[in-house]
Amino acid sequence: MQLDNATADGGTFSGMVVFLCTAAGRVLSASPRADELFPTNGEQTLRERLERRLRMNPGPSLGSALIDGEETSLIGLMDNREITLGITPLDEHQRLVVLLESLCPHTSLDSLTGLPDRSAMLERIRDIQSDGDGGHRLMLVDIDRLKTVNDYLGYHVGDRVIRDLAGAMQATVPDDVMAARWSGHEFMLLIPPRQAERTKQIAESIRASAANVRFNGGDDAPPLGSLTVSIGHGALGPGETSRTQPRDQLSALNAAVYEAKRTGRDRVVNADRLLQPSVYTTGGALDRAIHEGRIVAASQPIVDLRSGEVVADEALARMITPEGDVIPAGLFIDAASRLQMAHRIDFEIINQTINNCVASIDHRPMAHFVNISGDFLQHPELMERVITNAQAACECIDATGNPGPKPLVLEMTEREVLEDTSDALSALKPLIDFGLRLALDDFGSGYSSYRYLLDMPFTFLKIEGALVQNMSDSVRAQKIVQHIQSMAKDMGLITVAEFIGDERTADMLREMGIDWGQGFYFGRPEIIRPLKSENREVIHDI
Ligand SMILES: Nc1nc2c(ncn2[C@@H]2O[C@H](COP(=O)(O)OP(=O)(O)OP(=O)(O)O)[C@@H](O)[C@H]2O)c(=O)[nH]1
Repeated sequence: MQLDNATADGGTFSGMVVFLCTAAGRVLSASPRADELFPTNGEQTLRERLERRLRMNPGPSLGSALIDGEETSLIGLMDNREITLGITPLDEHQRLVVLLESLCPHTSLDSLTGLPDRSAMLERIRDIQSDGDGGHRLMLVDIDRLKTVNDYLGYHVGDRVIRDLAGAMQATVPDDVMAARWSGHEFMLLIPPRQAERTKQIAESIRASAANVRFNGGDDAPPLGSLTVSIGHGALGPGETSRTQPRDQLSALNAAVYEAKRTGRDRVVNADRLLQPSVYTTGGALDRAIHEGRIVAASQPIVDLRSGEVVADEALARMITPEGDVIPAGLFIDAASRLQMAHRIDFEIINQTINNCVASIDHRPMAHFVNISGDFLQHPELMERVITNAQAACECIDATGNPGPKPLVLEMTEREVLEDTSDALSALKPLIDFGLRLALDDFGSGYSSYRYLLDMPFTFLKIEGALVQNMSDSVRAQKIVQHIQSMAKDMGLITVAEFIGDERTADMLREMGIDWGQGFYFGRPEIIRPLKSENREVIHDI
């Protein structure tokens, strides 16, 4: 079917831009004015861009209609005005799109790929949610290791890879699936209900088409590799979509992509099947808990193995849920470090420990161990605030006649991968100069521990808990602990054995000469909030 101005405008709207398209947005025919503005042989990209725009179900500013083939005339909407077009019947797969010239440039397309951009996708998602249409699915496609391509081959190669993937994806997904550039290295696809059952197949076809996107160092250079993508998909529920994201859906999709990356990349994960709370869910809960003061320190006693006296404690982070349940650090610390929130937890706990320290000035001086993460070392501004707070606390403590080493001990686990110990040392220098001491935690759990010992001025060495737990059954574990003790003694370090669960282990450690001990045998962590200096309220037993 050909359109001309006479049929398209019914005599009233001459020069109107009218397209006859397939339901998926491919232009079958155009009115003369439309051809003039979007020539097929002239500026091809403009025409392509228009077709992509048409592929997105048009919003209120772009009129369109699907007709069933019975009518000979069509009532359509053009910029919210009703118009009548004298058109011969269209079959059910055809769509007539009318647009005002002035609307043409207002397309919301990504300039690199020509795909709809994030705001176009969000608008579409919001429309679906506000219409209450169920059954759609979202798919997040994340390019793997794009940073490596950029870093080693250049951003222009990265750009080409993104563009090629966008093209390959469009060629492979069904016409009624809307694909958008979601962020620099991510695409979002909206799968309509009639394709929902094929979601996995669509994802696999995208994965396969990514493998055909090859990259090389120059136009004529041989290919150096091919692309892989990690894909997460999940149901688009009725939830709330803000200006920037469909909240719940997005965190579930991100969790699925994260899982795909974690388990090796180049794979597809169904967000609806993820059982574990994702790092993002945990991260969100953590963020609220920090804001609402629900991250608290639980204190576990550390005992001098010779005298049996409590000489120190370790402050362990706990999250209190809004319902009052206590969540141990093991359940959120991994999410915190993956989302680079660990420094915020460290800061909370350090401050609470400083306050507890002030609250207990009537007691004997004690060492208070607090954990710091590699993330914390990246935040010199927090260290300055720690020093200011600690200074105030120390003035208070020193005034009571308890001078000597500062009570706060910063514990660093050897599992924290420190890229560069000299960087770590210079980051910590202000705190060390101030008089805080360092402890190396979990000694014996990794390979880098000796390097840390070589480079950093530790005062305490905490022995890996798993070694201590195995001591009663394993002569080898005993030998290793004995060896650590004799080395630490030669180096003038104070040893602390963690995870002591029974008297027999405590006796063995004492005989070996280990200085201090910590574990359930001596006391469990308790959440303590200082009220007055002589009065500590135990809120929860853990
Ligand atoms: N060339 C190019 N790179 C982009 C664009 N937008 C984002 N990027 C890059 O995409 C990369 C994303 O990096 P990361 O999030 O670290 O992830 P990755 O290297 O893809 O690795 P994984 O996601 O872990 O597989 C960064 O290097 C960004 O600079 C773009 O428009 N062009």
